[in-house]
Amino acid sequence: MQTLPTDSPSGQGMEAPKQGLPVTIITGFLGSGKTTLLNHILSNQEGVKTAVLVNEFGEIGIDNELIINTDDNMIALNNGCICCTINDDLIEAVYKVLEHPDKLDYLVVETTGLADPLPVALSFLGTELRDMTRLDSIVTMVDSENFSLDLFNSDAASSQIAYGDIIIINKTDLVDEANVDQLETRIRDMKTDARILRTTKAQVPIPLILSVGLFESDKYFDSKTSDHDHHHHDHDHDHGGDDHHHDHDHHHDHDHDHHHDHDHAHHYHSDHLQIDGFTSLSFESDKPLGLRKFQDFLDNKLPSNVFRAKGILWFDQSPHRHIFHLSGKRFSIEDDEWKGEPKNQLVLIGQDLDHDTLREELNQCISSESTNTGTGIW
Ligand SMILES: Nc1nc2c(ncn2[C@@H]2O[C@H](COP(=O)(O)OP(=O)(O)OP(=O)(O)O)[C@@H](O)[C@H]2O)c(=O)[nH]1
Repeated sequence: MQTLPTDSPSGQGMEAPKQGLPVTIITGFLGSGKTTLLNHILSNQEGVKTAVLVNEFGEIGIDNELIINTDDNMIALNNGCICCTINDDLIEAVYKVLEHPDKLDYLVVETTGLADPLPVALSFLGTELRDMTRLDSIVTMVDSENFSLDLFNSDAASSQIAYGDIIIINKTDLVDEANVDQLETRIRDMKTDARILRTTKAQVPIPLILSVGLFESDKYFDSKTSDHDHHHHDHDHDHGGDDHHHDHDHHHDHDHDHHHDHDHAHHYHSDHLQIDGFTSLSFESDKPLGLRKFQDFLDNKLPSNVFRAKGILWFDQSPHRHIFHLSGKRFSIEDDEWKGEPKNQLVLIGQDLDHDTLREELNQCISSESTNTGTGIW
């Protein structure tokens, strides 16, 4: 097995090697930059064979198209939230990674923007996976332009901060430095001991985020009830120092507790999407969209409760494949090249969406020069 960088600021290189496949969980709210970070990692992890597990909320896996090619080391877990409905799939997918014929050195798990990272972490710690993996850290991406817990009223968003070992304040190019300072203070209030970093386009030095040994499983099992209920866990050590390595085998003494805790977490969170009112709409069409019609949809019809959208779009007046992103009020459309047959794939995510109206409006965006209408899957 190839070794990972040992010169990280954590001082991990000074310590005895830990066992099991190292795992980093990337979390963060919708559109905060998780896939951007993943691509940055995959492009810069030289000599380290990294497997990625990607979980998406919605029937169409747009991320499959957006993540850079990694020699088929990617497993997508679509249509559900990793933290509630597809925990068994997660475990199965990790087995696939562990049994991969090319020995893989590192596993990065990208959760949906609506996932609470704790149940995901507990899938590694509270199941048989604990003997074969080592949870290295939970990395939380924060969108500095859109971050607001009040706005989303989302348990998942606050959990993501509460359980982040490393919190990356991303998209700093879109806001004033004073606002970033304010945001950092707010995050620091919520989570006193995280390593907080600032980035644009998730450009962070890899040794600061991978193989850092910042996750401490014993914290979760020692004070699990209060942590979980209050979305808060106190670490009492200094992450800046060299002594934050904990024995990750501690939890072997508490098998019974783990299973209990895992179940508890699972049930507690199983309905969080409903509580937060988030739903997703998936739209596909093998006919092009009218560019003007789609522009009109974005400018005049798209309701503000659609918080996130992403898709691969085909316009009648363009030979290009277009990558579309919307986060909050901001959208972007980038040109790319078609690799296969052109088609449209779009996912909209938001709170309390009027699916029927949105479906109708998207269908009306299909170019009138096309004879057939598109198919909406809802
Ligand atoms: N201006 C700016 N845009 C960014 C930055 N980081 C990411 N983006 C853009 O923000 C959009 C969302 O980024 P993603 O990486 O797809 O976000 P995500 O967290 O994976 O999104 P979901 O998983 O769908 O919730 C894309 O259009 C990115 O190009 C940044 O630092 N600055």
